[in-house]
Amino acid sequence: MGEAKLKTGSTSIHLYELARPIWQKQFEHPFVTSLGDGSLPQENFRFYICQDALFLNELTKIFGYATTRSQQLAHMERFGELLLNTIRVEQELHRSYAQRFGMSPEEMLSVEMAPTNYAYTSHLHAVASVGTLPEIITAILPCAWIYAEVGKYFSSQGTPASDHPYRDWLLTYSSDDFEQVGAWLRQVLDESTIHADDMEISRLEKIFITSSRYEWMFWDMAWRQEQWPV
Ligand SMILES: Cc1ncc(CN)c(N)n1
Repeated sequence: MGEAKLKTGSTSIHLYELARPIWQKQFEHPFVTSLGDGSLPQENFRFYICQDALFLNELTKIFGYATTRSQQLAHMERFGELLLNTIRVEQELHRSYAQRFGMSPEEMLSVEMAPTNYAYTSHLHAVASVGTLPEIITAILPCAWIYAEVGKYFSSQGTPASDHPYRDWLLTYSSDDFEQVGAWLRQVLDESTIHADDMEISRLEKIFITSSRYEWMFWDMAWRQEQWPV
């Protein structure tokens, strides 16, 4: 990428430094700030939850791809766990919010994917269908890492009050378990790219920046309740 610096330390830190200005903007986005202080209108949160349920369906499949590119049994096992946890923990969180909003799981999943969500999940599928294991990890790393950063940021401001409307969401993403997912992905990426050449690193940079941009755009999509224009 134009702004790329020579990679000196670990790959994950290099990518993080590159994407930092994009990540910083997430903390300032009105969807994120109002999610944290509880003032986010329920309509926006409902839109987000429905779209995110569709996103998580696709993310689950990406973990399946990662399993097929793994050579180590321990990696296959962990990707398999991540696949199941995405369904059991994150999708369950969404189902419980949908229930509070009077929606069945089927209704939640019957909404149409918004343009940004479609573009983001298409990007993940494009990388996963032909990419190497480091490329797949790089594509999904912002997804795990940014949410853990957002969760940590809010938890540093104190435990959400018992009547905070988005308390369960905040507690899920500030949990140690969630933090561990990003940490493990970073470790595998760093180990598997120790000897990567400039071309490989440059490909990872593009993938990481693209996913980071889509993470910002996902909040923005939910803030605008984005629809297909025609
Ligand atoms: C769009 C998006 N990005 C990341 C996550 C956290 N797995 C999520 N639930 N949704």
